[in-house]
Amino acid sequence: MMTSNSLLTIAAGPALLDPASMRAAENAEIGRGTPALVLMERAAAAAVRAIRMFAPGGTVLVLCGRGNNGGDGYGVAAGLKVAGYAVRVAAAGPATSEPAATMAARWKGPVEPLDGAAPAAIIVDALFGTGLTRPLPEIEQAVLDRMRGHGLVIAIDIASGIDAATGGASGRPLAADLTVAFGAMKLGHALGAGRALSGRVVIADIGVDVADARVRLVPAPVVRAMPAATHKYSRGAVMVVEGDAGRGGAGRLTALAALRAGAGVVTLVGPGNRAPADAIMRRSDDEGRAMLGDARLGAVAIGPGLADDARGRDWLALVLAGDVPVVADAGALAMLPGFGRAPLVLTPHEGEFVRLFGAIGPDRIGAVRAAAAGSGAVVLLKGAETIIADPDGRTAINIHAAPWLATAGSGDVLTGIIGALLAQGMAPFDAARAGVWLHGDAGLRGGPGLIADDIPGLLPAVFAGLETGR
Ligand SMILES: NC(=O)C1=CN([C@@H]2O[C@H](COP(=O)(O)OP(=O)(O)OC[C@H]3O[C@@H](n4cnc5c(N)ncnc54)[C@H](OP(=O)(O)O)[C@@H]3O)[C@@H](O)[C@H]2O)[C@@H](O)CC1
Ligand SMILES: [K+]
Repeated sequence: MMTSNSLLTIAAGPALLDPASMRAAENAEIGRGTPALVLMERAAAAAVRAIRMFAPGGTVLVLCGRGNNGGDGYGVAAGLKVAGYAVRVAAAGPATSEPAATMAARWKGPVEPLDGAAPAAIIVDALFGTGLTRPLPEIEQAVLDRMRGHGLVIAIDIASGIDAATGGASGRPLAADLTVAFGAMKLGHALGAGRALSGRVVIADIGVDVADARVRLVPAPVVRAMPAATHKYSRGAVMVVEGDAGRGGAGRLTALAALRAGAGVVTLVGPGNRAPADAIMRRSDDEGRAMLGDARLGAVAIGPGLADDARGRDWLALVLAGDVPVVADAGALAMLPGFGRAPLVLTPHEGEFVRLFGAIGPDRIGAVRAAAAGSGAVVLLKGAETIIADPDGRTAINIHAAPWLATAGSGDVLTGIIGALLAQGMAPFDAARAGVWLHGDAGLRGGPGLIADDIPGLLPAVFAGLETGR
């Protein structure tokens, strides 16, 4: 493999916690001597700062639950009042935890019952946070329904009714315009219904250490300034094993995407007769096999258009037994013989994943992690939220994407992008994460009407939009 000459670098990304890990992190901080009340005060102060930036001034109704989320709510009410807002509080009942009761006692204004509370210009939803354990009760649901469409909605930690572990909605949560998440984003902000219902998410640092988080959001990659002495092989050489004649379109898309994603040299190997660009070389299967021994080869992309026949199986066995990194998709996934030595990225959609690894079940993240640990490959499960897991347990979720990426050939393009990044020496987990982010960004730029053939052409604009680092 070539040493890293990658155009991009990618950070670990923001932590995504489930409620249990969040509670553990919070308890660790309490164990280090920070009282729970202090954490709640920090949370409330951070929410007040965020609200003042987002909605400077106006009438406010704070809906407080009985747990700690409600405790944050009382703190927000008091803080906004000091800042000059006209604040009302409506509560589900007396606070049940000590810090929440202390916060409630600091609110000197009246407390209205939830039923009957009239909306305000700014509605602060502090009914339930990460402690939601069952469906929304009727009275809470009714007040949320009454608020809908009447004001700017600020969710405290997470919109009430969203399961912070899964993003699933119980009942009808009130969609937030802004969510102030404490300590870290929760999985529920990124997954399922929770993603849209969270609106814009601001992460408030309340002094809880989440550095150990194993699940993270895919961040935007950063472009490295390329050394002036760059030559084409140092920018990465990708071999795309094409499908049979007549099914070559998919491989051509993969090759074009690899070239646009920054590979210096792209070779299409197979029986086809047309390269998608003059810059792409074309070689026979025999010539391709000889190339596998060339130390300059950085990655192999295999699968798009590949038929389940002797040629396909031979190619797959050959590249998996080598030590050049491989990205395998589509046809390659249907006939994977097992896992060889080559560093490997697998990019299944749901159907391919199920055929390879078995049923997914409700814990999608767990399923992808188990697949990666069991196979030794980086596994990237494509979907509205793409989940990427490394065999070592690191897991990432990409939500930087657009629905119009669900179009024929889009996966072939992703394969090419990841191939290019692998060829530049990026580690498989990083290549997969950066690749899916770039692909998603191209989709967002393309908008409705996007077809897969457009995506490679959008990549220069995607790169131009990235921050430049060292
Ligand atoms: N993490 C951090 O560092 C910090 C977190 N902070 C804040 O704490 C929040 C978590 O607080 P929390 O654990 O008290 O839970 P919360 O969401 O208020 O629920 C209240 C209680 O209601 C109950 N209950 C559940 N579902 C129900 C239902 N459908 N209908 C009726 N009842 C239901 C359930 O009790 P149960 O009856 O199940 O025993 C639950 O305990 C978090 O989101 C953040 O805002 C910050 O203050 C400080 C730093
Ligand atoms: K809430």
